[in-house]
Amino acid sequence: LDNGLGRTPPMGWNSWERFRCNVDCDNDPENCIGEKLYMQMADRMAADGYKDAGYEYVNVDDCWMAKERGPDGKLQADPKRFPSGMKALGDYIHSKGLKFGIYEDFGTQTCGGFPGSKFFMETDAQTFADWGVDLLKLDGCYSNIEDMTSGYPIMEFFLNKTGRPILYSCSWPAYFVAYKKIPDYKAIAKSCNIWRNYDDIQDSWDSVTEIVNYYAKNKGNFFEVAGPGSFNDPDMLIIGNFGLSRDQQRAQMAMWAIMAAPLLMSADLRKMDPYSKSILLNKDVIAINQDPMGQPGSIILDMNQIQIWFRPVMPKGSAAFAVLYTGSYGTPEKLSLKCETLGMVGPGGYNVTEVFDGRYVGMFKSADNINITVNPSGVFLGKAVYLGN
Ligand SMILES: OC[C@@H]1[C@H](O)[C@H](O)[C@@H](O)CN1C(=S)Nc1ccc(F)cc1
Repeated sequence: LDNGLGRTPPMGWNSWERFRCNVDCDNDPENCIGEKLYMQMADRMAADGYKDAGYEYVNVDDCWMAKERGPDGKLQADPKRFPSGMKALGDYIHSKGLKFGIYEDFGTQTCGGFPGSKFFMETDAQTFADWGVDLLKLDGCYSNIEDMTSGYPIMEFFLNKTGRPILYSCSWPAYFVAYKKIPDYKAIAKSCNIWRNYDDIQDSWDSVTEIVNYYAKNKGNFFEVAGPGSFNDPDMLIIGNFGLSRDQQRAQMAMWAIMAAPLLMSADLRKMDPYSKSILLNKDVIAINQDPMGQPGSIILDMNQIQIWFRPVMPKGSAAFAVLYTGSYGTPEKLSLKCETLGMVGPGGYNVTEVFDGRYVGMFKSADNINITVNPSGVFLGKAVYLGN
């Protein structure tokens, strides 16, 4: 969507994967969906280096609303859990130099059963603008997918009409895919800044590999339509939660960098393991994700359980490449790969560095072999700076 936003994949935090629809603030006040949670996450992002690293959106997800709309038909926050109201929450988030994201659903209800936007899209768009919202995630539960083809662009029209720049996150294609239909990615990229293509991420390595394998297929060529202002969204980062090993956390960060995916953390920033935090704050991996060309990577070799992905990045002719080993045959794989197999096909040489450890590997020509060791359910993420220009 050409609205000046999302020129690189958005970065920030979203409550859903880690905090879900926990509305029990009486018995679980520290973890329930309420203003305190988002204010504390905003505090952490500003104080612990996340904002400095580029993470700027604080996104409320499902279950923030009161069960009913107000008498004026306007959406209202649950008065017990968000006593100050959403405008005050937005103001607080803005006071930390961060951006405020919110969630609604295109249908009659949100997936969590709260009021949907159907028949209220103009009102809701204006309400969000009045609250100072900077991002809207529009989900697709309880709706007819036929209505989405016109409906998602209509909401984009109403958001634009408010005059407030609001990054538009669409779940539109994920619902087409769920109903075994091929989405019109050109139309989606025209109306949305980011779009969810596939099922929700869960807190497991299986979920991460299922999503990566889906993106490897790239059915309907959704990578081809992506670029500055329009990115594929493989869902949130689960780094820092319960389900991934150290190597698996590196692997998700590497693959989201190669795929030019939004970097939306969904972990408890109040209790971050230092290793997880070091992955999320790794500036070299973030630089790959935020590359100004905004060209998503793609899989260039798929041999059983070893996937090789390649993403062109600056400086001109350079690349990031990932060797992903999804197997669990307990010992590291030692590979000797021809550099041209890794996409390094330029006549000039390349300086190769392993990104996570910042280890310089050497200078290589395309006909050279490079020795790479990759751990089970792990990744080797390389940066190849082209020397040929
Ligand atoms: O309720 C909201 C929740 C999150 O926003 C996800 O990111 C969205 O993709 C949708 N969503 C959920 S749980 N969706 C959903 C997932 C499985 C299902 F059987 C029915 C609905």
